[in-house]
Amino acid sequence: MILSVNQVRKSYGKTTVLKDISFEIDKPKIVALVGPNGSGKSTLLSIITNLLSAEHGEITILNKSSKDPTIFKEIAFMQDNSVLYDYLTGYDHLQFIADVQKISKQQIYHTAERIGMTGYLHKKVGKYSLGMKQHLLLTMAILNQPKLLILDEPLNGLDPTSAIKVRNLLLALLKEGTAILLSSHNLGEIDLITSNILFLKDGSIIQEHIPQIERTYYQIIVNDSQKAQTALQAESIHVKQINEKLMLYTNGVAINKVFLILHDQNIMILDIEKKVLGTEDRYQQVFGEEGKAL
Ligand SMILES: Nc1ncnc2c1ncn2[C@@H]1O[C@H](COP(=O)(O)OP(=O)(O)OP(=O)(O)O)[C@@H](O)[C@H]1O
Repeated sequence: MILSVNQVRKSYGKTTVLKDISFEIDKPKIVALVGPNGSGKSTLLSIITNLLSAEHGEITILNKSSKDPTIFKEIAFMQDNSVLYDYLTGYDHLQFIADVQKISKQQIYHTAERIGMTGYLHKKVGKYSLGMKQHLLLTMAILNQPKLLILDEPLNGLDPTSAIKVRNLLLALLKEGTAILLSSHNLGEIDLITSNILFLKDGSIIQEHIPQIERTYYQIIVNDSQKAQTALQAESIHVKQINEKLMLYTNGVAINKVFLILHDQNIMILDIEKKVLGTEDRYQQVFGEEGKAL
């Protein structure tokens, strides 16, 4: 087991931000933690990495307690840029971590090159753009080649080219066996790199594992939707009727079979569209008006 979070609770004053949160990451994968501003994502990530303490609950990382100091060689946490010093260079930041963790100079340059920050590695951080700072924070996090990488908003402030770079890097790390838990508001990017999503709502987790195939559905418009719905349901094909439209969630149903049933019933297909249910659609379903306020 890479990460096990069991019944974690945290309150600030009278407000309980996390209510008995439990989830697991059993093998290398990319898991996204999603929720509106103030839903407790950073609090949860800080508790997992032992920067904050929970009032209740237990966390194990690589089968050891998260409080065990030896696990810090195996995990890394990318926080926001408040941990950077303007008067030091990117290289200084990396060298500091390398000295503490006995990482070679060669590994510093190799990691910086993977993110593409060698061009400004020796410039003072005070002169970095937001995207450059994000690159430095990510380089700092992956310098020790962690088995569990925890990233708070890694895509924040990145232009599309930088976001693609970071996305490809995360996928490469995953291939090398790193499990990644990240928080993000960039739902489009999340769709591209992960199928495991944890929605944080009212202090509780709603877990989703949506393989791409199950996200696919057909929107069919027919000349008699009531008759079509009855005919398809008689063949155990689940459809949802919205006005004159039928929503057909494929889940392994061959669309050809649907065509045959409708044809046998003399039902005419006026329009058919294949759609993919994205994280953004699910976000709206889970958070409703709260989500729209973002
Ligand atoms: N030190 C603190 N003292 C009191 N309340 C806090 C403290 N830190 C966070 N909170 C509150 O806890 C809640 C969760 O905050 P947190 O920063 O974890 O949310 P988040 O989901 O990471 O938000 P965002 O998406 O805006 O980064 C918020 O209501 C916040 O105001």
